[in-house]
Amino acid sequence: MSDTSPIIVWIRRDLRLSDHAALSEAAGSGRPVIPVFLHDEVVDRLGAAPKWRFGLGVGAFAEALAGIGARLTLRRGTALEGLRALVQETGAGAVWWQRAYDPASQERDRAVKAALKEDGVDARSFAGHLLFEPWTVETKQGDYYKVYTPFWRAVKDREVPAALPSVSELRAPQRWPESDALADWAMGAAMDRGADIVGRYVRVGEAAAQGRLGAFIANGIADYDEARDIPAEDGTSTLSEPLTYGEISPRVCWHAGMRARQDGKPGAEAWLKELVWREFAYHLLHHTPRLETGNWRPEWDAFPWNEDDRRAEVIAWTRGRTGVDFVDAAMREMYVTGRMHNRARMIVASYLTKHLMTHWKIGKAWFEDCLVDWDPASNALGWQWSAGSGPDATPYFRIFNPATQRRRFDPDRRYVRRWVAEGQGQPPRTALDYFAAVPRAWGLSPDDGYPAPVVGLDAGRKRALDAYERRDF
Ligand SMILES: Cc1cc2nc3c(=O)[nH]c(=O)nc-3n(C[C@H](O)[C@H](O)[C@H](O)COP(=O)(O)OP(=O)(O)OC[C@H]3O[C@@H](n4cnc5c(N)ncnc54)[C@H](O)[C@@H]3O)c2cc1C
Repeated sequence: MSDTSPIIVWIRRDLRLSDHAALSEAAGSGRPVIPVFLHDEVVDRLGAAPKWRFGLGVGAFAEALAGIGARLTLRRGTALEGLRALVQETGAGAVWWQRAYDPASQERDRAVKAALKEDGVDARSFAGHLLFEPWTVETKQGDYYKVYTPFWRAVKDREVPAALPSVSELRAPQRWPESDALADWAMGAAMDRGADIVGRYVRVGEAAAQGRLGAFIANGIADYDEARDIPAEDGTSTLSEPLTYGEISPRVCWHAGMRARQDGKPGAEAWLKELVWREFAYHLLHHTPRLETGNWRPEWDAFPWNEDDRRAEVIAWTRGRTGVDFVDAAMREMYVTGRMHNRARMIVASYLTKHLMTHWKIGKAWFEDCLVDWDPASNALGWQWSAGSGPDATPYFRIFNPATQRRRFDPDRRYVRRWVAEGQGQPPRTALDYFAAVPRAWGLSPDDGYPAPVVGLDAGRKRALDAYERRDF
């Protein structure tokens, strides 16, 4: 006799109805489907902005499910306890989910799968957060890739299956399980005054993500090659935010990029390559979980990084008060919007790890707290790449000069003026938003004078190079 028990679909970073393998397969089974989101040990550890933004995404996804007559059940507690309780309450015979690839999620998922199987539950994981499962891309020697370009060559012509259609119906269980109220979780509690401000800049949910992709393919991708380096331009897709919560799948993005390439849009190949940087980051994190926690090149453990995050220079960096206008504009952009332009991320990361000789882990942790597009793999790789301690990294002696970078990539100061209020008679709202978003305890006002540089650009560069030359590895 075929199994008619409900299937629990455990929703995580896959807040979408389209191209969702676990939901599609559950819908097609004809069995009742109970979508569940758990505020579990992994969600609990998220930084302030990503946790808040995740909460908005969960709310939007619950509405999307309601739109097809289903419900999202919310529970708080450890994943295994939460799922076991739901299996008991609903008589579910299966718990399905889409895979995650960061070490904390993988550890949780392995334990959950083993325990549920032991209980006799059909515990199953599906692909969907990546284009290529990290273990399926191998060098000729059977090793993982440590350098991006050969990784790109290995995957660029692979067949990527078409995206799955949107799920339009789920069979309801006889009785829906009790659910927590999302508001009671207060996922934005650590955002302080920032939530109201950042809330103006985020775009939440699957429909918004698809709209964003459509607009980028129609109007942005053709010029992507040139425009993507200019932080004042709207020259990139900004899809990192919905991608990290799975409001859109990488497969949908990939096929849209491929079609644009076939249509002869010049920037399409460069954009596809960026999607593959995301894959590469997960490939590395999967094979070398230390990417998140320690120097990927262990010899860097001997480098005299400064590890004190209470130093005045580091506090100035986090608060956008270093006196280096490009760096400060970028740090404020992140505080206000929850995002930072990629060129700016590279500059502030270089400045912190080189001019301020501060350990990349401190910068990584600040980003983890502030970015609404925080992604465990891309953030870790971005920091180690910038610091020189990572795979395929920029060499430590290549030190971005933020002043030269500003002249090159923000020649008319549009970006700096957008974010740095001091010294402007009538600062734009964006620049003033910063002062409305930061904690009052920081005591900042747009009427303050703009600070002198915390370290001279030449002096900081020399200090970093001297330390690098004195290293004994
Ligand atoms: C120090 C540092 C920290 C970073 N932290 C994050 C992070 O937490 N989350 C995050 O998503 N990206 C991170 N990045 C990578 C990159 O800056 C962002 O992915 C990019 O700015 C997102 O903007 P977009 O969506 O408009 O990208 P687009 O230029 O439109 O690119 C399309 C997609 O490709 C992927 N992508 C682009 N560049 C990279 C890259 N360098 N590495 C990995 N994937 C990439 C993203 O998924 C992006 O959405 C970091 C980079 C650095 C240098």
